[in-house]
Amino acid sequence: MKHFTQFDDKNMAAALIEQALAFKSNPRKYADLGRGKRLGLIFLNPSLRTRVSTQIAASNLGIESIVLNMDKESWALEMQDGALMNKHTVEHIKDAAAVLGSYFDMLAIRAFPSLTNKTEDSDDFILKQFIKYANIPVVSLESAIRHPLQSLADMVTIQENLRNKPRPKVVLTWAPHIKAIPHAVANSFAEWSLGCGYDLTIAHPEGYDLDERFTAGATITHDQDEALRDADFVYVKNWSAFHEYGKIIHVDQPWILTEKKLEKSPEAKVMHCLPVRRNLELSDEILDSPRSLVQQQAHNRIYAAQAVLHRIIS
Ligand SMILES: NCCC[C@H](NC(=O)CCC(=O)O)C(=O)O
Ligand SMILES: NC(=O)OP(=O)(O)O
Repeated sequence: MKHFTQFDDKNMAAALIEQALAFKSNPRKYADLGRGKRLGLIFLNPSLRTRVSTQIAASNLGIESIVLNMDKESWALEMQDGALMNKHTVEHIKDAAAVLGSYFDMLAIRAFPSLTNKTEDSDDFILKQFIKYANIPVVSLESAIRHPLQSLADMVTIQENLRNKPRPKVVLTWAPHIKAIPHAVANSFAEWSLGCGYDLTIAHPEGYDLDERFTAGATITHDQDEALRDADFVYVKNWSAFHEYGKIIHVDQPWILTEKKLEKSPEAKVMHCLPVRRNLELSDEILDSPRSLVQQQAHNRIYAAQAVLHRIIS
């Protein structure tokens, strides 16, 4: 594996899930494999889980990791090729990425979307500029359109809770929020769930259709109650509008997921990538109940990252 930026194929996903589960039971199995290798973790946006779990994953493999909070601690980057740099940007991505590429064996990058430039965001422009100029393997820590390490951890978590159902009913349900939120987690969750062969239903209010590149093959509905019926896994997530790009069409509070809505699905497990806005997206009652898999998902981020780093250095 060279880069890890998206779902590849079902066999690769199955191999990564199996490796992540193996690392979960024996995190130090390849403790010396990465000796002498260096990973750069580049953040253009905030993070708790991704930052720490990826560093732990690297440490478990003997890889040294160095974090650069580029948004706060480095020069303002110019992303456009050929730009006349006479405004606020100080350093071109061409120079910065090439320097980082010479310092590290692998780079991992978080670059959220602008939510204003649909063309650039949809093309994953910033991630691609890093890949183009760094010339070393790149891992996505959440790009404009995907969050593959999150989705891999989510697939590991589903696998651990399958209860002998080879094709569970998985529901991705939109939740209210007060800010314009990226599509990456929802896109990737759809991409990986469909890629792994799960029965995926996506429920959202009118106007919140996701990019069809990620949702083709899913059942899509505006009826949340109908979607939740007989669900095995319910993934709760807000996203801003995609077609009316980056807009909050309405903060539709009735879409909050509550215990009452899951009355008829006693077995349903609830997932969220975190951070979660309690009692806006999801009720305390659910988050603090045995239905909630959110802590298991967050913990599995370590082993998902470890499986990916292991494959890159092997
Ligand atoms: N990496 C996990 C989620 C990151 C981001 N959430 C956020 O920006 C939440 C911000 C807030 O709640 O104010 C998202 O949903 O894509
Ligand atoms: N789920 C997730 O990616 O969390 P962070 O944004 O805190 O890294």
